[in-house]
Amino acid sequence: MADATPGAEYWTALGWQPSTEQVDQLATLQTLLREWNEKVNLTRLVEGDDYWINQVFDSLWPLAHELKTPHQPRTCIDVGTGGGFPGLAIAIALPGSHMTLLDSVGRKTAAVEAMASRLGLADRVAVRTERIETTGHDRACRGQFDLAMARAVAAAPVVAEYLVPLLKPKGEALLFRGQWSEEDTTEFSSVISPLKAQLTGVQTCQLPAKRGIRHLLRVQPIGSCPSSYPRAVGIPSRTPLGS
Ligand SMILES: C[S@@+](CC[C@H](N)C(=O)[O-])C[C@H]1O[C@@H](n2cnc3c(N)ncnc32)[C@H](O)[C@@H]1O
Repeated sequence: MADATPGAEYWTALGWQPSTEQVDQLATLQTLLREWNEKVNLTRLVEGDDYWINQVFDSLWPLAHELKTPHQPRTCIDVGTGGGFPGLAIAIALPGSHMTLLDSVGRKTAAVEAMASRLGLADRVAVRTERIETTGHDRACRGQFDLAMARAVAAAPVVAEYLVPLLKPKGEALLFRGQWSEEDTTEFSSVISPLKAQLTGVQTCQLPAKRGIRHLLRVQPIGSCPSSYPRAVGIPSRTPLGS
């Protein structure tokens, strides 16, 4: 059984009015996560506010702009999706989107693929089991996405190297961060210049119920990302840009 779904004030805080079907899908996702968590260690954030705030709200607040045009066709990729966040929540909230969920751990992608199928999303959710450093050089993915995103995967310069090569010329990388400072902004802006990309915005959100501050970095290409990026598997995290 899923918990009670959140009240109207929750959706108002998010600035999004989901359909009944979308609320049902999010509640079903919670049930599926519980089931899969017994077989695969996906996430500990499954119950009550841990789920509705730290998973669902935290996945969707950065998409406030996109949630206004949910049926617009968009190609999206969630890199290091783990148990399916933010990607599955966004696939539910943006019915016009095609979402690729990527993780290098096969047990996780198998669970995420099964959950997407049970949610009726199989026709617009693709799953890849791969290191992103490899995906970034695959012609089927390089330069193909309107939105490339990652939450809790690596330090910001590492994530930028993972995401920028995947973007269309007018695409956008969404880097979900916890703490972030003005000093970080200055440093990060110069660190990503070799990728031919620029930081176009930093947004801040206080999660409901005082569950902490979150930041979102928006990064856009200013030219064609050099073919040397992403560097070989393991190099971006061992020797992050700017180190
Ligand atoms: C801490 S989990 C975060 C999962 C999810 N994004 C979330 O916020 O709950 C990080 C995930 O990123 C994946 N990951 C890390 N580096 C990766 C890489 N280079 N390529 C593919 N997946 C990677 C890990 O396997 C792991 O599942």
